[in-house]
Amino acid sequence: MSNPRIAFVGAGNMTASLIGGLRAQGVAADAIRASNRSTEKLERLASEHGIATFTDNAEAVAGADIVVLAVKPQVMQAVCRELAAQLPDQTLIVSIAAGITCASLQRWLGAGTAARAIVRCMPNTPSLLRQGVSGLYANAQVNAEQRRQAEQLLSAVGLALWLDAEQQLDAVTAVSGSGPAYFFLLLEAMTAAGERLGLPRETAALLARQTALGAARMACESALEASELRRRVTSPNGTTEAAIKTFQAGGFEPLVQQALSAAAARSAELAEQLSK
Ligand SMILES: NC(=O)C1=CN([C@@H]2O[C@H](COP(=O)(O)OP(=O)(O)OC[C@H]3O[C@@H](n4cnc5c(N)ncnc54)[C@H](O)[C@@H]3O)[C@@H](O)[C@H]2O)C=CC1
Ligand SMILES: O=C(O)[C@@H]1CCC=N1
Repeated sequence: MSNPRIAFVGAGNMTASLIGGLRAQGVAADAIRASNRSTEKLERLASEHGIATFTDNAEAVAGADIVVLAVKPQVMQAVCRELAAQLPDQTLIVSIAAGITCASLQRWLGAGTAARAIVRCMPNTPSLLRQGVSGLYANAQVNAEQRRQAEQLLSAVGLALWLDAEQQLDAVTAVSGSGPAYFFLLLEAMTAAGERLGLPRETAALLARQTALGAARMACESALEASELRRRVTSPNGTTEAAIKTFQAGGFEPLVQQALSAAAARSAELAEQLSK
């Protein structure tokens, strides 16, 4: 099956990013469907991408080869139980929800049926620009063709990296799932600092944004480690050193470690709380 029919359940930020990326990649509009509880987001998706949309999840998933579960973790159980009887055994289930395990999905979707083929993944919002990155984990029921399809789905919007252990998704969530927000926070802080140092707000924002873009491209395109790229900006006793020393005196690296540990712990905690 070279052109699988894909249904998205939940049409929020991530679905919009993924569908935008798939369409930009040339995936046909009639291969994509989406459902959502409310109509506003569906209308936007239908007008931007020409896809069929539904307020009834069961209607959206009818005939789909791949069902992407993209609702918030807290409503996943209800959505799965609602769809359990509608999904044939061979449907590939792709869940993008933070902290919902394959075992929970299987239990909610599978009552009385054969074990489901489930790919759990953690993408991120730059998928909208096809600059996303995702970690993917496949359970034992996922066959080679389905693995290829899941990889094709996620690699249409960025890099797709397979994981050996489901638990690693907590770390992926902490690094790259939530990661765009950390860079936006840094941009906000640098813009505010530039403004306080006397720049017009728009100028400060532009300087910060373009610097982030340039630095990210250097990090991606250079063969050098980030530490070496940093060293090359940092003249002995110069301006960068003054800033870096200030970051480090404030505990920057341990703070980053603490922040990412909190994200990973929250992902594991969601898995525990929502598995009931
Ligand atoms: N936002 C992000 O950066 C990332 C989010 N995720 C995961 O993606 C999932 C979706 O997140 P977002 O798109 O940010 O959330 P969102 O809140 O923007 O979208 C969820 C959508 O689901 C709809 N919905 C709620 N109940 C429903 C139901 N019973 N049936 C159908 N639709 C229903 C809501 O109306 C909403 O439009 C979450 O599980 C989150 O953990 C994963 C990676 C990154
Ligand atoms: O904040 C969250 O829970 C979701 C998962 C990764 C990014 N956003």
